[in-house]
Amino acid sequence: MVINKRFYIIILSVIVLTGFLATSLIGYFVAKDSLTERLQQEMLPLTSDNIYSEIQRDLLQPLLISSLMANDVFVFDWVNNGEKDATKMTSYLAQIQKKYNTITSFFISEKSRLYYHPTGVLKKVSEANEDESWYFEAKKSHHPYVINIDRDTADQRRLSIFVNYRIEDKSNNFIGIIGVGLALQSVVELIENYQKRYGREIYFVNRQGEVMLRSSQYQSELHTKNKAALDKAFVKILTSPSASFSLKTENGSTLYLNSRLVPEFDWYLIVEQVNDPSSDRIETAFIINMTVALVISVIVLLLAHIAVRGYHERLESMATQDKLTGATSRQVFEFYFKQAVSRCRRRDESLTLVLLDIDLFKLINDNYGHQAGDLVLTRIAQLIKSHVREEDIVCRWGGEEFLLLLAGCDLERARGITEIIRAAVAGLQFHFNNHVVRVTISAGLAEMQQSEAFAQVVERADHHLYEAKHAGRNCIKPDGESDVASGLQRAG
Ligand SMILES: Nc1nc2c(ncn2[C@@H]2O[C@H](COP(=O)(O)OP(=O)(O)OP(=O)(O)O)[C@@H](O)[C@H]2O)c(=O)[nH]1
Repeated sequence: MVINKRFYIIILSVIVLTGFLATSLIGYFVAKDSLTERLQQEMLPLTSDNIYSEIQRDLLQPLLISSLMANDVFVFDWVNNGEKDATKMTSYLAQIQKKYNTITSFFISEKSRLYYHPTGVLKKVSEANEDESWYFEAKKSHHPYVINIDRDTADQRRLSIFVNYRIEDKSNNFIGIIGVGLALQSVVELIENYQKRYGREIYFVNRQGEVMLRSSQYQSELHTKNKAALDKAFVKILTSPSASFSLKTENGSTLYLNSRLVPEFDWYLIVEQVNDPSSDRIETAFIINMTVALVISVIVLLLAHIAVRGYHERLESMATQDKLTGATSRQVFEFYFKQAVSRCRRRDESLTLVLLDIDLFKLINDNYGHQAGDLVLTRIAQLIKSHVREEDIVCRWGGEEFLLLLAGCDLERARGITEIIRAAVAGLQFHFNNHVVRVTISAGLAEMQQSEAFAQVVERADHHLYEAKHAGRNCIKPDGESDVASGLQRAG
């Protein structure tokens, strides 16, 4: 029974904990997967879309200004007149720069190859000079304009975005390149702003994979440490206009990457994020879930344990106690007897069995009903218990029979106790149907002899009980006091 109880609790614990663990783990992985998916499919591409659209918006005005300049009649007339007065062009450019608040404005004439700037004529562009290749690329281009990011000719320290707008006359003859320059700083600020707001790494790489533009918080250490993995990633980035993927960094965290080509710059915009912060929240939620699950499991198991123990104790008492009188049941008496025998043998003590029977009990049932009989049985059981020690066993042996196990008690002492019980029962009064009813008991006593079996001792006590009944009831008969013919038989 004990093993079963333990087994039941263990099985219950395993089921409850496995259940909680399984649901928490499933929840955790589903949340993590959907988060990764959201990050890769939505959040990072959205950031890069936002940045790209802001860049496009920033470029819109300079493009418009450059387009207006490329179509300005003044420019055509001035070139057609042989670029006579350079100050006219330089002050035109200065006016544009001032009016639209650009960092520079310029015109390069195809005929003279002179570079006009608000401050004057800066130089003559030449195909031989690699730094001036932008002019010849724009000249060859099929697009109306080419955007170039370069050092400013007037200020070599500054990286600028140049809108190189092609000028063509009515007959599509190439006249030159005109346009304005913007500070790249506004793009840097954009990156900084996004980086601060979302904690994501944002930078631009050129088609060779070199980092061209980055924020001040760019973690070059992370990129150097994970160079091998990132190099592999860049093969993917540089071969596709947009890509989204993740890679494991050398410290075990996950790096999510999204790339998109910014055709205006011919650069790739990269948005990166190491371990999504929401993933930390999912982990915290998982830990909380598990703690709650553990606490609930412990409470459930504790309650189950209490319930099982109560149930177990009830079953035990049902099996070991007589329901009506609360006396020990007959099934377990022999067990107690054997225990008492070995104890008495160890201590060299006597042990006496007393078989008590209520006299003419049937008449009580017959005259006053079964309930009256039950009451008599219960009262007599209580009375017997109150006259013996705690460790003595009072067993309901049969219908109206009680068997007493008096350990450490010889025949003489047992006789004395039984006599007291007999007298006490005789003194009891019951009131049934306005009648005062008295009951008596008879008893047979047998002291256990050396190497005597349980059945033999009981049989002797039973025999003496029969003698007591035969002697007229309301008396007790112990071993060695047989005053009845030895041929007496127990009637039943
Ligand atoms: N009320 C009640 N009666 C019971 C219970 N168990 C047994 N009995 C009755 O007890 C009676 C015992 O009757 P008998 O064996 O004839 O014995 P008796 O009437 O006591 O006569 P003697 O033993 O010869 O003095 C029977 O009528 C049983 O039905 C019980 O739990 N409650």
